[in-house]
Amino acid sequence: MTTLHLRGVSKSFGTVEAVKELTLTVPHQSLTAVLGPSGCGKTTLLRLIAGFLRPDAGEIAFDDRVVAGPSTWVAPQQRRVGYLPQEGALFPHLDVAANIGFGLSRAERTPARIAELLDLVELPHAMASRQPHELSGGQQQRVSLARAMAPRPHLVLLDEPFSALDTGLRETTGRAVVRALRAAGATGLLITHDQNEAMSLSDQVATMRAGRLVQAATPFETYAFPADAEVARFVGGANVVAGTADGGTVTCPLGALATESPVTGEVRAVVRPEQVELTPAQPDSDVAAVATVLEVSYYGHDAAVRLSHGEGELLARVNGTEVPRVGDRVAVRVRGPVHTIPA
Ligand SMILES: Nc1ncnc2c1ncn2[C@@H]1O[C@H](COP(=O)(O)OP(=O)(O)OP(=O)(O)O)[C@@H](O)[C@H]1O
Repeated sequence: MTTLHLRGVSKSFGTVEAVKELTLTVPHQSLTAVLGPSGCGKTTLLRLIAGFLRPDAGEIAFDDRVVAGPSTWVAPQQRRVGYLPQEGALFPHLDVAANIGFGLSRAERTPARIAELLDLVELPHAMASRQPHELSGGQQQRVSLARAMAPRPHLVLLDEPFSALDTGLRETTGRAVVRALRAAGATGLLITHDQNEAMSLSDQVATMRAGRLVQAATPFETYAFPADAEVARFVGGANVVAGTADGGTVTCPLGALATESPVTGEVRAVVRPEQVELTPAQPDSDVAAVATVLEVSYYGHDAAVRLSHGEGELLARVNGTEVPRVGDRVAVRVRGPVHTIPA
């Protein structure tokens, strides 16, 4: 049971400010996904927490125990941090049991403890005697997690652990890892550049850009109330439309849209594709917006539709049974209130 606190943490490499004045709390027994594009500082942040790097400024604490600060330094091996890397981390010449028990003392390395750890990661006990090359990629990652969890760490750092797995395996392994963390009562930090992974697995999404934390919020809040247009687009499709707000309504090329909170002046409305409703355009229709279908990507359960509208384009996500055709003229309505961000 550990709450992780980062307070004003900075780290530069020469002139590159990899992490800038980053403040974040990861509540105990929860999972925070650190999401951001390549080079935004995710790995540096993780290495600072593990103790492989010293911060230039700021403080890192596990509950009220400072592990890195201006006058404090706790060595990595004394931090009790578990680490789950990308792939290929198992010792190829050791069987599963020996891999899992690697960080344990001989007294702790009992068949009962190994069996408990296999249970934790939902692998059958019979796998204990297998060699790593006899396991699938997803099974290897579960063994790797069991090894990271073996010394009962305060905190588990997961460094893009599913990136080498294909989509289906990625999802099932991701869910299994989250269940294992919860069952062990561990606090986790998951580094990823995959927004679906971040949104579907975590309790909190910390979005980084150029070394800075842009937003830390629940997956729902990140999607529904993104801090800016870039976060909005990073966590899903978004139509960002300029307009003028007068309290509870924003007037824009898509019509007069209700806003989810009162706002006045020049703003940008974030309209999610699933909020865009398309119906066949009628000649005498009074809807504010009419658009032309440019492209349709059909997925069975739903379809993504790209439309030409006025000077720009619009994205819609429609039910798989109501798919328009390329070239159709459609009336556009926006469903539900919209989130606004500064112009
Ligand atoms: N040891 C180092 N020496 C010099 N520059 C570094 C070092 N480590 C990282 N950087 C730089 O710091 C910035 C942040 O890198 P970091 O690896 O933390 O990003 P990231 O978000 O993890 O990227 P990716 O998703 O590609 O792994 C980058 O500009 C990188 O080039």
